[in-house]
Amino acid sequence: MEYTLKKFFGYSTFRPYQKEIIEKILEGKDSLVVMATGSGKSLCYQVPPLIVNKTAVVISPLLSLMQDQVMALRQRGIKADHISSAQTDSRVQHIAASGQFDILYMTPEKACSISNNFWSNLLDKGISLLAVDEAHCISEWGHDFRVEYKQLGKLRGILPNVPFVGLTATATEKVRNDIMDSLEMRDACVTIGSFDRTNLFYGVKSFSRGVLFVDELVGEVSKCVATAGSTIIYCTTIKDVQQIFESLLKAGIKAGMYHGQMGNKAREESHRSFIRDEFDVMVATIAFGMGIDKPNIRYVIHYGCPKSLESYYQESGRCGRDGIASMCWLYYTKSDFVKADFYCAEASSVSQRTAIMQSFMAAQRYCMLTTCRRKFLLDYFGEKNTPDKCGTCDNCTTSRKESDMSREAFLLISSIRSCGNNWGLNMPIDVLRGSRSKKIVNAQFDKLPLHGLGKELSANWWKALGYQLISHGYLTETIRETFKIVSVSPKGLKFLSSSKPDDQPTLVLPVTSEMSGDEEQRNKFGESGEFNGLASQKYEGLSEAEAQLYNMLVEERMKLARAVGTAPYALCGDQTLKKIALMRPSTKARLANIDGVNQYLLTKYGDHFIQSVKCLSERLNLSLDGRTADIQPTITKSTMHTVPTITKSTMHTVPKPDRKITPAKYEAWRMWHEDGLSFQKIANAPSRPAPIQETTVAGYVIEAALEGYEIDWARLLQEIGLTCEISGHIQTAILKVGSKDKLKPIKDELPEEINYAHIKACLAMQDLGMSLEEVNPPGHLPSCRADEHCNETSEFLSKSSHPCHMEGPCESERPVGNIAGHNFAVNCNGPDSAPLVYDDDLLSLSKRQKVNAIKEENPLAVEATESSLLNWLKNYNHGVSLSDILEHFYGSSEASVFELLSCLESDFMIFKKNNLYNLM
Ligand SMILES: Nc1ncnc2c1ncn2[C@@H]1O[C@H](COP(=O)(O)OP(=O)(O)OP(=O)(O)O)[C@@H](O)[C@H]1O
Repeated sequence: MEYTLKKFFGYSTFRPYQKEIIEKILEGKDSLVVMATGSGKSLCYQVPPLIVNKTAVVISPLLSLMQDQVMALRQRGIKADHISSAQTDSRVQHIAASGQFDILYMTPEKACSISNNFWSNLLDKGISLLAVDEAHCISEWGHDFRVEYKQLGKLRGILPNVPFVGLTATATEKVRNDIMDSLEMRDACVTIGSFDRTNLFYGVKSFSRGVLFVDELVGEVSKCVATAGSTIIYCTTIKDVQQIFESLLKAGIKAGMYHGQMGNKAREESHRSFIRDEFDVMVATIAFGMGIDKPNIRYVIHYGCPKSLESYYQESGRCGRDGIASMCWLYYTKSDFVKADFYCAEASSVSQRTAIMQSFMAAQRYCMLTTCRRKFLLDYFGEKNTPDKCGTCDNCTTSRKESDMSREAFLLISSIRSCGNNWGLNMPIDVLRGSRSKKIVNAQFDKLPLHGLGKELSANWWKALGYQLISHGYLTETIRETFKIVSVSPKGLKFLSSSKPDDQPTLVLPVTSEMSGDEEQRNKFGESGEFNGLASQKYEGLSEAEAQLYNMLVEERMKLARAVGTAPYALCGDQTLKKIALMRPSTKARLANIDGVNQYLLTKYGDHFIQSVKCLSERLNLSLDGRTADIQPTITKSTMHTVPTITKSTMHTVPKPDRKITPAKYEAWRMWHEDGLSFQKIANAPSRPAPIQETTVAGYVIEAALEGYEIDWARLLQEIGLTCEISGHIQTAILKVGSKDKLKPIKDELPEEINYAHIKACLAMQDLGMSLEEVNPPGHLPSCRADEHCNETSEFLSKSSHPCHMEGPCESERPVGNIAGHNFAVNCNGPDSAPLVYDDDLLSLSKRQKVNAIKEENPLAVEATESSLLNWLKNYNHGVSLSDILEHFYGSSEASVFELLSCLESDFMIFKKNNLYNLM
């Protein structure tokens, strides 16, 4: 499975649940997958057909979605196509029936209307699964019910033994059951992941419609475009789409639009241009949304309250799909809230109407919320035990003025109860404000004692309080037939029973902008400086020259994508390019090692990328095979369903080195000083193309300290095991040599176990005017004799007793150590005379015995060839270290073995994990 993942998708690890879901599908089980937007559900149906070599049929609701997926899959070397009314190639259906596609997309209409003959031909060849993407469209209780989806159940009879897989990001329990029933799933394996998109910032503001606001919006979007990346602006009407689109164009922003009144061709064109990075902003109605998988969308704006909370989650889910911190802002006006009837017009049954009203009400509550927005979203989707504050929504990050509103809450709750818990918010508020409308007089509410007691406050003020009381659980909002009803909840009744007309328990609530009437505050953008965060993260972890290289690679990718007629992200993502800019691979093997590089990219465009990297790096004076690519936006936080999701820590910025040290040294210093990793861990970091000596890492950190980088000397001395005795020996040796310009003569005077890191540390401390006692006060200073200290100090000293090269250039510049980036260092006598020294690190005794046994059986020199090496590797399930390989194939030169390993790695025939070479 991992081989397939790397080969076709370029990823080295599965995301949570993916592997388990794939395993169940391969076992032939039906599966229902409910996981967050952008969590990688598609991979669950894309991997099985590649493993069993049988077509997967995928039902997808939108043509544009299918076309995007087919385009991206083809760039991964996967045979994919679609059958729909838009398919112009008449041969596709015939080819599909003969089982030649790995993945075949179909619209639901086509799947239900295509001949039984087609299915029986395809069944003969073998169908690995039938996936129904966006499966919530099956349910009338879903937010996006599609009649065509309802027919899909009949496929069960045609494909009785094919595993059915339903996938969606938005399904309540009711919808989940509906999906399983409709697809006639049997004993389905249900996987429910967390809905939390932790890399997304959520914010809401109310606004007043007008040119002024649109101008501000345009100004804000232009900031995002200039600094961070793509933006989508969702509007609720076509008129809004056109107005904002025109304003963006006037401001010189490259924008496109997408709505239902555009012709098919114009929409397709617009969609294609956006995903191909030809323009930066897409202004659209919700017709544009579901399934869009452009990974680098940094900003999703909703201009108007969305029609449901589910569609808000879907649409905002287009943001930050590469896991990088991104923002979702929603702007609403009160007038948005009266659109319920408009949305309900789509309903064909009472239950559907109720479902639409409920989702719309939830969206309104989301707008008016003063508590954590993420919690509200997660609670809505049924996630349990969600924290009260997420720290990455506007309500958690901005402090609002608060005030004791106990008297007003008492009045409103009492009024709702006195009116019989039978109305929306308007009636009880009108009563409080002293209205004598016909309705009020007829119901005799003007006789209530609280009639007119709240007339000094505006209706909007009371409504804002009403929404707060709903979100704090004092009031409950429900739908009766098609009307919204607000009633007093048990919590509200408890509040009333502990209150008297002139004395209520304190109830402190935030003063919202509706309450303070602070229009200006309401309309202001970017208060929390979110854009600065987005801008700084784009180049996070890159030096200035590397950032330039990254931009040039983005351009190169764009040119390449244009030449082959695809979207740039389909070739490789921005994160992968960033890693290429950091690592600057000089060989295909090194390029293959980078996360996100798949075999198709490597074989088709690998040479092109390597050439570009070499050329551009030279222009920018950057060394090749530089830093390790450790900028992965990965998975850190687990939530209730134990789905770890994507980190939000990407907002932090890595301090840039202000003094000149090589990238390798800076990286070593950063990992040791900032990440707190040991020299051993840094030397063997999995992200490193090849391990390096621990002493080399220690040397880098010491050199960084000499350049003024802050380090914890006590920790360093402890880790390298520099004792008083060792220091004494070194001082004596320096005196004897009479100079400290060269390290080797000093080392020659010292016992074997005193290494270059010890000498470097002593000399650096001298240069910096520090003493051992100062760093480690007496009592804390290791003081054993040099010949005894190995047990007491660290493994480091005993392991690093190999002679190492500390005087030469940095790791990336070493002439021989660079060949295939493997685990050796050159003896101090110089590269010519030097035997290579290998780490025996991960070699277990039993494995070594096995190697020796094989060697004894084969006393003749064994030469490494592609097939002999692959055959030999078959003996070892857990991989073999480089030293083992060289030991076994002693009939071949080291250089030729390196070369061979590089080629096999590039061809994805072997892979390296934890310094061990494994057969794929
Ligand atoms: N194991 C993985 N490692 C890294 N990236 C992955 C992995 N699996 C999927 N991805 C990437 O994550 C992104 C989102 O995946 P995908 O389109 O499958 O999401 P989804 O769950 O279907 O979302 P939605 O419901 O919003 O359509 C894609 O760009 C995909 O390539």
